[in-house]
Amino acid sequence: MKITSARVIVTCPGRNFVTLKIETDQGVHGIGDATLNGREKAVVAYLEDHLIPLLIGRDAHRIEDIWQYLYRGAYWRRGPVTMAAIGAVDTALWDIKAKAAGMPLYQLLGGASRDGVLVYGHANGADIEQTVDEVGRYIDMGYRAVRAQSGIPGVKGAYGVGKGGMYYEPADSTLPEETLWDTSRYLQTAPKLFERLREVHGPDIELLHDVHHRLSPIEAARLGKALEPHHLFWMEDCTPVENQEAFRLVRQHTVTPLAVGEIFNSIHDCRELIQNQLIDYIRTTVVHAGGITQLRQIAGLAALYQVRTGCHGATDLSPACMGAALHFDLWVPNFGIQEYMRHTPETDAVFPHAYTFKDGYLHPGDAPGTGVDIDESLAAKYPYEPKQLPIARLTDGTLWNW
Ligand SMILES: O=C(O)[C@@H](O)[C@@H](O)[C@H](O)[C@H](O)CO
Ligand SMILES: [Mg+2]
Repeated sequence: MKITSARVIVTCPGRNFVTLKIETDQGVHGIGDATLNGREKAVVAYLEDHLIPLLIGRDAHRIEDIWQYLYRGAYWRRGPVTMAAIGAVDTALWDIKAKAAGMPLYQLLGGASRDGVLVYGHANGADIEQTVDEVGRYIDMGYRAVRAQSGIPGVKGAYGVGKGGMYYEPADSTLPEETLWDTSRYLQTAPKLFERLREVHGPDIELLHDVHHRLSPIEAARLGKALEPHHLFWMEDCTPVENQEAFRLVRQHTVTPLAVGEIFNSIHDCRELIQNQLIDYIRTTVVHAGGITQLRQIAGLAALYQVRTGCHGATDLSPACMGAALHFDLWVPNFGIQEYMRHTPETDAVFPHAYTFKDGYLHPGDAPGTGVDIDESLAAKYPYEPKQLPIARLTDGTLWNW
């Protein structure tokens, strides 16, 4: 089955998405997400200028060989732009292979290991009480796991707090919005939030929290200890991950489970944390980690150390990524949880999909392939809009980790 064409579709139904569509001489096509939030055009150029010319005429069935060809062939390995581009090609090829086989992708991967994919939603509020109410709203919608982020007194634009409504979109201005960060106030607020959440919602709901890379290792250890009585499902990205030894320090002090890896793009980024058992959940996802082909290897490595998967699923990853991730999640033996921030109705319309939510679980559906497509004429109605992620500064103006 020969690849006859491949093209990149950029659309902004509320936020930017980059999608690769690959077509074959047998009339079967596949799509893959290539979105890198705030740096979308870099991946577009990588695909259009450097990868697509290499794909035309190749056998679409040779997924592994094409992956190696694009990865090794670049000479310049890894990095978010390269791996998002490879991830899009890989996802589109798995979509094609599964469609050609007449099977949902999870069947090709080895079949379902569970009945549904446990997901967590995002609840946030301007203060603790509003966040507590929001978590209640998610519980009412059927969620069994909820991430909770609350505004912090005196902190403008605290991470994870939306500007109203269900859809939290941090990349919403042409130039990066300047937000404030105050570690001391955050460390006072976060444990109180979870204490209150347990008081109001009881012990059964799974609660998660994202620190978003903002604490030093010893501060992260302190927060992990303070959160222990409230038994979180996980504490995410508690300190920047460039220095992976830092997680040893955190680990020595707390039994709060740790999740890391949404910004990783290769198995090599994950290796030390997994092999040294410094984390409990690995967050790499389909688009940013080079597609299903590499994600399978990461999960295999993680399984040896009882590390479970917890794929990134923020709204900057398109439904094409979510669909592929759900097939992976339904199959992967060491599944933990899947992040699920709902897309807006406009985005859902651009990407018709077979996945469905019920009682706290998503199911990828049984349509052949990933079950996600792109409506190109609708996509064309939403042209690209330059948007960047915010930055954070400390109260004295020092640039911090957003
Ligand atoms: O866990 C998460 O979902 C976040 O860390 C993301 O929302 C992250 O901020 C965005 O993906 C950045 O584009
Ligand atoms: Mg995160």
